[in-house]
This record gives sequence, structure tokens and C-alpha cells, in this order.
Amino acid sequence: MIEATLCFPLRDGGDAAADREVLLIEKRRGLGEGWYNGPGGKCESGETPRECAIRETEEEVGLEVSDLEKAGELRFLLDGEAHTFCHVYRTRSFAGEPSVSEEAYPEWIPVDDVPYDRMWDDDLLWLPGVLEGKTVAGEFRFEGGEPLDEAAFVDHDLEWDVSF
Ligand SMILES: COc1nc(N)nc2c1ncn2[C@H]1C[C@H](O)[C@@H](COP(=O)(O)OP(=O)(O)OP(=O)(O)O)O1
Repeated sequence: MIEATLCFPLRDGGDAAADREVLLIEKRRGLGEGWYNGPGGKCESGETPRECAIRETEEEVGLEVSDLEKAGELRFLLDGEAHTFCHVYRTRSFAGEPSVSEEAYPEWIPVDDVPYDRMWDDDLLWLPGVLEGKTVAGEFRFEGGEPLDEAAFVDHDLEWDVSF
């Protein structure tokens, strides 16, 4: 099973709560190419998920994130088999300006305008809550064989307000 991470940097875009922005990437290669997601990727050997999220965010968008808050654990199954276990973080602490990399086009997007129609099908079920400050544990089942981003999303279970 693949262990992976996602990181969602947040900032205030204006005076109102509705002006909050999240840093998303448009993925340029690999799994989920062409879709929006948070920065993140696969954990390397000997690396904690938190270290992975920090490294991947720096590699993909050039942002040094810190004070990561664990927001979710997502289990993705493909054809009944465990495929990916994804640790989800959010943070309001970062240094630097996002920049384009070989892997990602970064973009600050108002939390109310997240393009769920250009993201993984499961994201609409858990990401709004994560961006509101909730915690979540979820299992999402896909069918249709590899690669995961061409399989069909069939069903899910979610639990909110989980302690990590
Ligand atoms: C199945 O639903 C998913 N939803 C979301 N939002 N994100 C997902 C889903 N499945 C996988 N992911 C995430 C987990 C990772 O952050 C990326 C995939 O990472 P990738 O395979 O590109 O890993 P890298 O280490 O960055 O890749 P390289 O080997 O190219 O460096 O998608």
C-alpha cells in the first residue's frame, strides 16, 4: 500500500471569513495529472508523514510550511484492495511565495471557489470540512483497475471530529 500526504496551506485573503484562500496545485504529471489537489505525494523510506508533507510542499511549490495540523486520514481502496493511505494536513504557517515546478502549477484559491469539478471525486465529500477546520477519517472505494485516477469512485464511509 502506498503511504502519501496532502497539505493545504491557508491564508486570509481579505477582511471577511469568506475571503480565506487555500493553496492548491494543478498537477502537471503522475497520478491525478490535470486535476487540482493539495501539494503532497508519496512518503519516502524512513520519513514520517509530516516530514513528507513538508518536503513535498517545498518540492512542488517552493513553500516552507510549518506547524502542520493533522486534519485527516483517508484510505483509498481499489477493487477491494488497500491502495493508498493518505495523511491530510492544513497549516496557516509558511514562508516564501509559491512557484511553478515540474510537478505543479500553484494557485491561491478562495475557499468558497475550490474547483471540485476538476478534482478527485472523493474530494467534495471531505475537503470542505477540512477547510472549515474539522478532522476526518474516511474510506473511499474505487473499482475498475489501475491506474486509480481512471477507476470509478463507488462508495465511501466518513467519520468526523476524529482525534489524531
Ligand atoms: C483517490 O482520491 C484521491 N484524492 C485526493 N485528493 N488525492 C489523492 C487521491 N489519491 C491519491 N491522492 C494524492 C496523494 C498524493 O498526494 C498524490 C499522488 O502523489 P504522486 O503519486 O504524484 O506522488 P509523488 O511522490 O509526488 O510523485 P513522484 O513519484 O512523481 O515524485 O495524490
